[in-house]
Amino acid sequence: MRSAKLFQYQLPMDSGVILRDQRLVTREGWVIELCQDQQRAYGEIAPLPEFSIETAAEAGAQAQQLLSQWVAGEALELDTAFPSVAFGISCAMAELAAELPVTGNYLVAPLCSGDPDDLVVRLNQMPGDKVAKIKVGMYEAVRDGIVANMLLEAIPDMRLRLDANRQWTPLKAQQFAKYVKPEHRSSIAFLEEPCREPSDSLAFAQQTGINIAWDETVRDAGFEVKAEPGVAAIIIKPTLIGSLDRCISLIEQAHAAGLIAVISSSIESSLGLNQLARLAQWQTPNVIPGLDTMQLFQAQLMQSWPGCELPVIPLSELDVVWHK
Ligand SMILES: O=C(O)CCC(=O)C1=CC=C[C@@H](O)[C@@H]1C(=O)O
Ligand SMILES: [Mg+2]
Repeated sequence: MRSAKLFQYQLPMDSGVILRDQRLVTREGWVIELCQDQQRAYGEIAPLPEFSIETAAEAGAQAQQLLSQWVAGEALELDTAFPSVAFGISCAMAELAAELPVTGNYLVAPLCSGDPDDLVVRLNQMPGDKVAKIKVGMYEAVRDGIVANMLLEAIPDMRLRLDANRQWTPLKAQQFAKYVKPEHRSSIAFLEEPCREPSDSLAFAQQTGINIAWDETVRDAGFEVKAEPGVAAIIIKPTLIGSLDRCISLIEQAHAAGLIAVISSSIESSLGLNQLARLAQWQTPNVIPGLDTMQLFQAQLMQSWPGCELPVIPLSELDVVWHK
C-alpha cells in the first residue's frame, strides 16, 4: 500500500540575501511525503529563483503527477523531470529504501561574503582542515585580490575556495590574480567560474597557476566531465542538477577524471540541507561540502541543522496541498 502527500512551505530569509539580481525575502518550496507499508520518507523540492529553469508552481504541478504515478506503482522517469523535482523525489525514494545513509558530513566551508575578520574568527575555531569560501566578483577585483592574499597570509594552513560566479572579464580576473602572491596561489583550492566564458576561465587558470572549478558550466548543455590543466573540481548542486543517480554519476565521472566533486547547497531548508550532508558523507566522504547556508534563513524546517538555534517549523504547521 502506497500513499503520498505534498506540503507547501515558505520560510523567512535573513534580510539581505541577494540572488543575482533579486532579493530573496522568503524561500518557497514543497515537501513530499512518501508512505509505504507504515514507513514514511521525505524529500524537498525547492527550485532556486534566478538559478532553476522551473518555477515553484511548475515544480509542484510536476511533483503531483509523478507522485500519482508512484502511488499507482508505476516506474518514474526522473531523467526528464525538472532537476529540483527529480532531486526531491529521488531523495525520498532513497530514504524509503534505506539507501541514503543516515550519517552526514556536517563540516562546512565557512562562507564569507562580507567582513573577512569574521572569517578569521570562525576559522580559528574550526577543527581539522581549515577550508573557507569567499564570494568574489561583487566589488573591485583588486579588493578581492587583496582580501584573498591577506587571509592566505594570516592563516597559512588554510585552503581557500573562491567563487566569482562568472563575474569577471579576463582583464578583471588578471587584476585579481596580480594581488595574490605567487607563493600563496597553491593554497587556493579552487576559484569557481572566474569568467563569463569557460574558455577564458581555463586560460586564466593556465596563465596564473590558480586552479578553477566548474559550477554553472556543469549545467551548460553539452558539458562533459574531463581532466583539463588548471581544473581542480566540479561543484554539484543537486537541486539544479537532478536525481541522486544523476548526481552520483557525475561524482563518479569526476573521480575517474581525478577531479574533486563538491556537493553544494542551492539554499535548501534544513530538511534538504541535512539530506545533502548525508549525500556528501556517502559519496564524497573526504571533501568538505559547500553547505554553509543555514545562516541565510530565519527558520528551519522539520529538523534542525547541527548547531543551528533557529526555530524549527514542524510538518504539522504546513499546508497539505495534495494527497493520494
Ligand atoms: O557553495 C557554497 O558553499 C554555498 C552555496 C552557494 O554559495 C550558492 C548557492 C546557490 C546560489 C548562489 O547564491 C551561491 C553560489 O554562488 O554558488
Ligand atoms: Mg557559485
